[in-house]
Amino acid sequence: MQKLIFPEHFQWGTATASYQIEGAWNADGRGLSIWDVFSHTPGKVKNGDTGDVACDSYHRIDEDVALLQKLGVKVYRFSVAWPRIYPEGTGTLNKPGLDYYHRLVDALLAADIEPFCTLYHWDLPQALQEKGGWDNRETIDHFVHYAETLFQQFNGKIKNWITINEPWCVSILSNYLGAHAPGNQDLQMALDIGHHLLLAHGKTVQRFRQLNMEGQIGIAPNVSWNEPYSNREEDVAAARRMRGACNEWFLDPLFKGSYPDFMVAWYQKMGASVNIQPEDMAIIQQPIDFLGINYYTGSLVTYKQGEGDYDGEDVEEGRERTDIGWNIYPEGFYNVLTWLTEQYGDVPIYITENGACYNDEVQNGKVADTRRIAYLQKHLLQLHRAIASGVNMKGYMTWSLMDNFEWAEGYSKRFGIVHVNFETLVRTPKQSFEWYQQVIAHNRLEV
Ligand SMILES: OC[C@H]1NNC[C@@H](O)[C@@H]1O
Ligand SMILES: [Ca+2]
Repeated sequence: MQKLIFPEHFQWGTATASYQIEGAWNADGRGLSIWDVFSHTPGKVKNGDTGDVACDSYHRIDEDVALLQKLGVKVYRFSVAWPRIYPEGTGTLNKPGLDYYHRLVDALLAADIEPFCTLYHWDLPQALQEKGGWDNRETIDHFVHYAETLFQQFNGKIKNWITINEPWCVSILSNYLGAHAPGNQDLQMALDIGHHLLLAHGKTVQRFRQLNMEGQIGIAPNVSWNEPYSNREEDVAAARRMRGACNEWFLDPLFKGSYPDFMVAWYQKMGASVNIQPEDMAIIQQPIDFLGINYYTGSLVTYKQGEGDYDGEDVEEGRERTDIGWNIYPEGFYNVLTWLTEQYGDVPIYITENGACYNDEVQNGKVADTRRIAYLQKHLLQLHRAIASGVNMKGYMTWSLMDNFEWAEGYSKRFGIVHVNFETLVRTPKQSFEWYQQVIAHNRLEV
């Protein structure tokens, strides 16, 4: 057995999101979000599941924080539900909603756990959606106002802030592919929305600096690693487009102040272009303190005319897949992290999400999720390789603390290291919880 030691002060953690765990969808003044509307719309979510109850974490702060304490994490990433703070998105502040997050943050600090707060993890107030949502530039200023409220409320208590979770999902997946709320299928709208999300991010970072806030702020894009099946230039170009839609499309504006030309040209061929106003790119390119990276899977890609949106097709290599069907591609984790550092420089990185879907059930009070342990072990090995090769890695938060509402898949897909019985809401730490607890306790990986 080889022991791979992680750097001193490496921050181990885990992650969740408001709509996926809180429930209490209409408690204490919470306003409707686009995910309440989407999940209540027949046919949108598997088995008609909704986030009405979810894991009921809204009423179980002490139980969940006790699990985090038992796990031994240094950081806990959660998100704030905008409609709990401003039920209409702006206007009247909902104090009971704010108080819930004060209780949560105070419990984390009492347990010596660093809160990592995501300002936007997809639950846009429905009232703003009715005025165009993220397609309406006014939503940008409402977001900055919402963020500023939280900055003022939690300055000194929350010192780690993430503006937007996975802008690719919020724009392309939700407004071009239509799989997530609000479910539009309009490429031009999706590109405009992506641009407005980046502007909301940039303006929020500016506000954070102006308020002289304590702590650090970043953004958490999801990245993908797609490599060419061969060095034929059409395979190389197809793989680059598949990566580019997810990675460069957002990372180039954030770090280089411009959209990648090869993708702008591709979208122009698809009939869409980004509407950029003169000041926009300078706002988006605000320096950030860290980059959050969400990594799950990758693929080999071969050129195939007319296939998908990028004339690229994943090559079936016979790799194992998780229970949500995603390819297990651990070396892609190393490759994307070293690629990021080459492309964008030495920005401090947190892995804000990485984990696997396996739908193991409780048997004799235990959940033997050995496949999840194997996934985590393989990916942490690659993370250790990336650190050894000089990537500026600050911490790792596994997705997720507990099984939760997996968006359009509802409760059918389990990512947790803690099992949740969605009838009784009983939480059962899985074998992966115990395994991860040891990794954290010794700050090392045994392979
Ligand atoms: O699909 C697994 C996770 N991916 N990133 C965003 C999270 O909200 C998802 O549950
Ligand atoms: Ca538009």
